[in-house]
Amino acid sequence: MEGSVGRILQERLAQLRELQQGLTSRPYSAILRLQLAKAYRELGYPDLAAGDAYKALLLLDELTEGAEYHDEALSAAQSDIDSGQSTHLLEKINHHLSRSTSTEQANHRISSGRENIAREGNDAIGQARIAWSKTAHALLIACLIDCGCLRSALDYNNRALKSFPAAAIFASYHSTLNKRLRLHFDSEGDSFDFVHIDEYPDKGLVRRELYPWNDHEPDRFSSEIIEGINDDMAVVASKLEVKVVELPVLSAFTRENPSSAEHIQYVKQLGVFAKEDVAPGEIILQEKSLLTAVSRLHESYCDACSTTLPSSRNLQPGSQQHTDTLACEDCEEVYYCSEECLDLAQTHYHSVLCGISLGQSSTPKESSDILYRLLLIRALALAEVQGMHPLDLKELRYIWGDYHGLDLKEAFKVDSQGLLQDPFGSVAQTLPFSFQHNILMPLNILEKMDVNIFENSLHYDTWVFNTLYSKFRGTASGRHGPDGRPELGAVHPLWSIANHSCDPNVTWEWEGNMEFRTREHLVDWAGRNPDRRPGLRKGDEVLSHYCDVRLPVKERREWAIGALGGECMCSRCLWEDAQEHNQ
Ligand SMILES: C[S@@+](CC[C@H](N)C(=O)[O-])C[C@H]1O[C@@H](n2cnc3c(N)ncnc32)[C@H](O)[C@@H]1O
Repeated sequence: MEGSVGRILQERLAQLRELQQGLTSRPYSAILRLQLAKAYRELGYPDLAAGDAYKALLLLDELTEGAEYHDEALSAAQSDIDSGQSTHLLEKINHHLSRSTSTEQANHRISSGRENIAREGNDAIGQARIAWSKTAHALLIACLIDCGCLRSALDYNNRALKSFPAAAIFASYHSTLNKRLRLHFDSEGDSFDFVHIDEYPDKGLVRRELYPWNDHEPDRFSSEIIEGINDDMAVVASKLEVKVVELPVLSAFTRENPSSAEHIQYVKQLGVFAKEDVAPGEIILQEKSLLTAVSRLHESYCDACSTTLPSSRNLQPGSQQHTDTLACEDCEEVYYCSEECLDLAQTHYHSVLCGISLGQSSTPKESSDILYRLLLIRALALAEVQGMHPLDLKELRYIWGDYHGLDLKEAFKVDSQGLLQDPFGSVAQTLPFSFQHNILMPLNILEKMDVNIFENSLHYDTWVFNTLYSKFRGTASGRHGPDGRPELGAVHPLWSIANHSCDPNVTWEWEGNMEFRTREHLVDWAGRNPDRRPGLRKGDEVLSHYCDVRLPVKERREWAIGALGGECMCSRCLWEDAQEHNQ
């Protein structure tokens, strides 16, 4: 069975790659998008499938007279119909939908018979549009349910019920959604009947994965790549270098599986090391990044480096005041701390974002998601202005997205019929996902940036957005505003290579630049080797801190668990934990 699962996986991946390659020559084909959605869903990626089902719907909207890509969408639809394949392909997709939906829905075929699409004239396009739209809605709704985006699923299902009142599948989805929502609110002790629709759950977790087709990820352990990282490191930290290091796999550590040496597994990662001795109190790294996000009024922080701006009241656009604060002359909405930041912004990202509203305001519950989303927008703008693929940006290229390290040949599961046992093919899900943040908003902003989202699918696909989010979630630093909400975020790629210890040898400070300084005094705890002194010796690893190291062990571990991927096992945590449990 295992061998045949491996074969099924390989076959499905090969088919997916073929369809992805077809995007270059058929970017406006709605049928191709639906085939892609089916292929992703059969591989356990309902999130990626939702992205293509949504693009199919956008393409069908383009068939409307006067739409921006009307001619292209019309000619793609006509050539799909002329190929004589579209009826058969649509049937296959509908068959997949019927087979993969729950038993309760399985009886409700999306259509009762062959959707015979006439092969000539406007009537053919009109008929195809209806049939394809029905399937695109059904796929999108099924995938949104799979991903826990119930509010968005309900929204699309209500639209589908109006447009296709005779299609039983939407009535079936309606009842599934009602049941799921009722169960959700019952488990929270709320009554579903009194909850406002805005409160409906609309996000879930998806696979956090180095996608098998992602060929932008460099081999971070090759000497060539490490040399390249060290060339960049030399510019911001002349006494430091990056090397390969073995770190314990923390997700495997639990109290039931305690930390005795034979239970610990190690993985290769990168870390930062001293190239020479460094005295205590010395600044050893100063890194500036343009990959920053501000979710507060723009006059508070420099849009480029995120440093706090002096009060900019009465600031004249373009004018340079005694404070050196400058505003963008065109949109008059973003401010910079210096001429250097203004120039960097204009040449690296702002020209495509100038005047575009990024939707910074948020409810307290959403504020960290909004910061990640703003980082995504900044990455897309940096890529667009520099004509690069977002995953090749220097700010992101070498960052490891903390992907699951599972071997898909073993983790991916299907039953004897080739059907997935759960929507994710039984592969673990740890990446937060929502229709809004991972599909709708990025595409919407790209359109405002005048990017053709159909022709540039290979740069701006849902899997690319997911990979970017994976990279941010492991490395972005955030800062809270006066009301306690996160309001600043940034990725400093070299600083973020330093690993964590609750007995760190450096402190860090982020005000525009990110800085590492060697500690003048080490943290006070009784179990440390008494010979250890502040400062760094040549060859020492630079140990940063991902939590407040003044806290007791339990609180420290809780704080750092997200950034570390598991409970901290540094020597201080192990020693203090043992002390507490021996008392
Ligand atoms: C910001 S990255 C640090 C750089 C990373 N080592 C690399 O190779 O790019 C954070 C990740 O490093 C690993 N890490 C950092 N400190 C660690 C520690 N003390 N023990 C185990 N893993 C650690 C965890 O996998 C964590 O998710």
